[in-house]
Amino acid sequence: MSIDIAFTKGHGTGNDFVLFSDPDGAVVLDAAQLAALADRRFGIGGDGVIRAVRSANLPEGSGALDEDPDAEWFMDYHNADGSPAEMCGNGIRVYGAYLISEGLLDLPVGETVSIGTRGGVRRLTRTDDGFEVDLGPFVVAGEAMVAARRLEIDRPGLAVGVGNPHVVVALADDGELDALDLSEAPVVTPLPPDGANVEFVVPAEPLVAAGVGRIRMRVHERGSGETLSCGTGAAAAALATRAWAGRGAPDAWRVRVPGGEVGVRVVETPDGPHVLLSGPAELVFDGTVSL
Ligand SMILES: N[C@@H](CCC[C@H](N)C(=O)O)C(=O)O
Repeated sequence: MSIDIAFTKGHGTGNDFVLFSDPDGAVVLDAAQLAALADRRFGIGGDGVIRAVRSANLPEGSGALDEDPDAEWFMDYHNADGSPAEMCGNGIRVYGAYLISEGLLDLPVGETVSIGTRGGVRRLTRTDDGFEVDLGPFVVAGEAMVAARRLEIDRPGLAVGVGNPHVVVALADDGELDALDLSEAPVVTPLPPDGANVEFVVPAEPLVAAGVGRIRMRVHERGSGETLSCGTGAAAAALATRAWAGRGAPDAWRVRVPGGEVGVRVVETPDGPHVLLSGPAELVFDGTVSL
């Protein structure tokens, strides 16, 4: 039996998603069906698939509601290969735009909503030119060696957790970053138990201008391959560079990715430092697909 799904295609700095609405949690797709939606040749195409479901209507949602009873909506995120992920920083902004356009959420500019994710509840604020999401507390700790195609020698990477796992590698210059071949996954040793998204970064010259740190980044995403942008990856890359820069490093960062630019900032909160990510969210077209 086939099912028809009404979808919207959206992106945040070129990190693109297939979004569909299933408030009651009635449409549970398996990994092969999710991968078929994300397939760029045989499906709609996307780096990930996002199902809009009420937290009350999926098993993982009860934890979100325990954490924050206002987290009515859950971002059910899967990578392009159909694997679930804890969080998606670009995806949650596009998700906010999608909920608003579907009439499922009323969020005037300047207001904030709680969204359930597998990585915990995230607070999403609508801004004049997009959204800012509080990615919460972060962990910058742990080393690994990273090998990638066209990187002559293996490089040390720094593990960063922002709800999902990342390993960040500093490269020498733009030439080295541009030459990388990320058509195959970088090899991370030791690989964190849940795998890793891998970011390669190069500082701008100068690194800090007007109090804002600036870096360029390319990313290979767990479950999706090389993408034009990764929001949690941009946050991880800024946090790693901030740690490498040491005392006096800025709290505000601009991260250039192949698909555009996002903002990252670190703020003190009553439960310790949090990292926030800001950027655009675009909805591109709607359609219906039969699975
Ligand atoms: N592109 C996302 C991250 C998506 C999940 C990631 N591939 C993972 O498996 O952790 C972002 O913008 O953060």
